[in-house]
Amino acid sequence: MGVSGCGKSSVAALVARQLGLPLIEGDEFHPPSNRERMAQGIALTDGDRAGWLDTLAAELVARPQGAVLTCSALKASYRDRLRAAAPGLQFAWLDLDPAAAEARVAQRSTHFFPSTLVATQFAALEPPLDEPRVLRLDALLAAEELAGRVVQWTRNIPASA
Ligand SMILES: Nc1ncnc2c1ncn2[C@@H]1O[C@H](COP(=O)(O)OP(=O)(O)OP(=O)(O)O)[C@@H](O)[C@H]1O
Ligand SMILES: O=C(O)[C@H](O)[C@@H](O)[C@H](O)[C@H](O)CO
Repeated sequence: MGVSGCGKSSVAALVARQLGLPLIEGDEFHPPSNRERMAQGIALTDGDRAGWLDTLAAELVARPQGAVLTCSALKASYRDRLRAAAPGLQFAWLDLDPAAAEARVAQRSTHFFPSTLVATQFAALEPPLDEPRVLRLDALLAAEELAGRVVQWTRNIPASA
């Protein structure tokens, strides 16, 4: 989880491969209307994200053996929606500063998400502090290092944590 550009896709691909789990790319499940809004520079609202989160929840339910999901999951209520579908869900939070996020997104010329929206991601972000099963990571570290930390954490976390 984390804002646009924090490295969700890059790190999750490595984690999924190392854990031998399916990868669910959250962005692929946005309805066209959401993608159009973002491409036009309009930030998504809670209402825009509600159906998308329901879809992602269903994707998790469909994989009881586990999966690696990339999802911005910016607000506590969004994370609670996903946890309700997948009890025990773990969140790796790629914590990145606004300037670095904007620089990364601006460099991606082919992506639908414009860098002008990065500030709105930080406005929406409710950091997952004091929530269960959360690993905070410095997203400036190398993707391989981040993936290694996630894999180690997810293998060691007790089921009851
Ligand atoms: N740890 C990293 N160090 C340096 N650059 C990175 C790192 N992780 C990702 N990047 C680069 O930053 C950009 C965004 O990465 P990525 O697409 O993985 O982020 P994301 O969180 O999935 O973004 P979005 O939600 O907008 O799709 C890419 O150009 C990627 O190569
Ligand atoms: O909740 C959101 O606002 C969205 O999921 C965004 O995070 C983008 O889809 C993603 O970052 C693509 O760049």
